[in-house]
Amino acid sequence: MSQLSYARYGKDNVRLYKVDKDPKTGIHTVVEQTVRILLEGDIETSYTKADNSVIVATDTQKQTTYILAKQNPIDPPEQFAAIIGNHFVNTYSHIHAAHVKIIQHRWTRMEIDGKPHPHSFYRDGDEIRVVEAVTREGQGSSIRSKIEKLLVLKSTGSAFHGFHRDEYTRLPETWDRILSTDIEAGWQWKLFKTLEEVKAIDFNGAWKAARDITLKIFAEDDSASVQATMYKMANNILAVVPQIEAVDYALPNKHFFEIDLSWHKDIKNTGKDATVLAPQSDPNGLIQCTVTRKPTKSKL
Ligand SMILES: O=c1[nH]c(=O)c2[nH]c(=O)[nH]c2[nH]1
Repeated sequence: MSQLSYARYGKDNVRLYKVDKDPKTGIHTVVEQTVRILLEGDIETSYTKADNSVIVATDTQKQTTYILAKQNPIDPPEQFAAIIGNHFVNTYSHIHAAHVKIIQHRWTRMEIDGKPHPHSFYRDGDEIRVVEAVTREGQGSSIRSKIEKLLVLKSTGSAFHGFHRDEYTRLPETWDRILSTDIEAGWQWKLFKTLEEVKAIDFNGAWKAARDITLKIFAEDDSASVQATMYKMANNILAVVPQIEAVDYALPNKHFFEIDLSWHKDIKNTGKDATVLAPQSDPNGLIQCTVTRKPTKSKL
């Protein structure tokens, strides 16, 4: 005999666009998102007994997303994810949890003749802002925010030496190398018991702070390793946003290989003379960490 051990279902890839038009200034602000909703609850019989009466149709979930987007701000995405999650948990007594993922795509305002344009935007890269929210009946919303696909490179200011060596080691030490990575940075918020608690948070300010810190430390740190640099980034974010409980990074180390061109007229292109290099697609290093606050010591 078998049993249903876990189930959730919902609508994925709901594409959403919202424009806010300021009637006074004529300035438009646009947001584009891709939304995923997955519901959990007393839905076993829909799988085991073909009982569709417990199914809030995935089409209903899509229509609800549009209606909630009309009735509420969809930016910041953290708040909109909690609004969606609360709606499903509060509206249907047999739905006990809602997992909502929102990907926010970039639409950056154009500057024309040095002035911000009121209604024209461009996609300035593949970078996305991601939110993963889980709202549970009677508990509140657990929210994780992320930056993904932010591709960066520095042409110096990175070293890697002093690492463990043994008979398997071939990598030479270096005091000056290229550092390039596709930034994936996440931060877990404290548990929000109510939607009001969610609405009190400056999520956009935190996203900007996390992004600014990540880029500033990437650029300015005299990097000893990806590990040491990412730890500094995480520490800094925890220091400036008190409602964040944990920061995590996953950074691929995208390698650039030197090319020895000495076979051709003794061209010097290695070590400090290396200016033409070969970017590698794979394999790549992958360095991950999660940084949390130390528990405060009791004064007793
Ligand atoms: O910053 C680095 N961390 C490593 O763990 C590692 N391993 C490696 O081969 N190169 C690097 N670089």
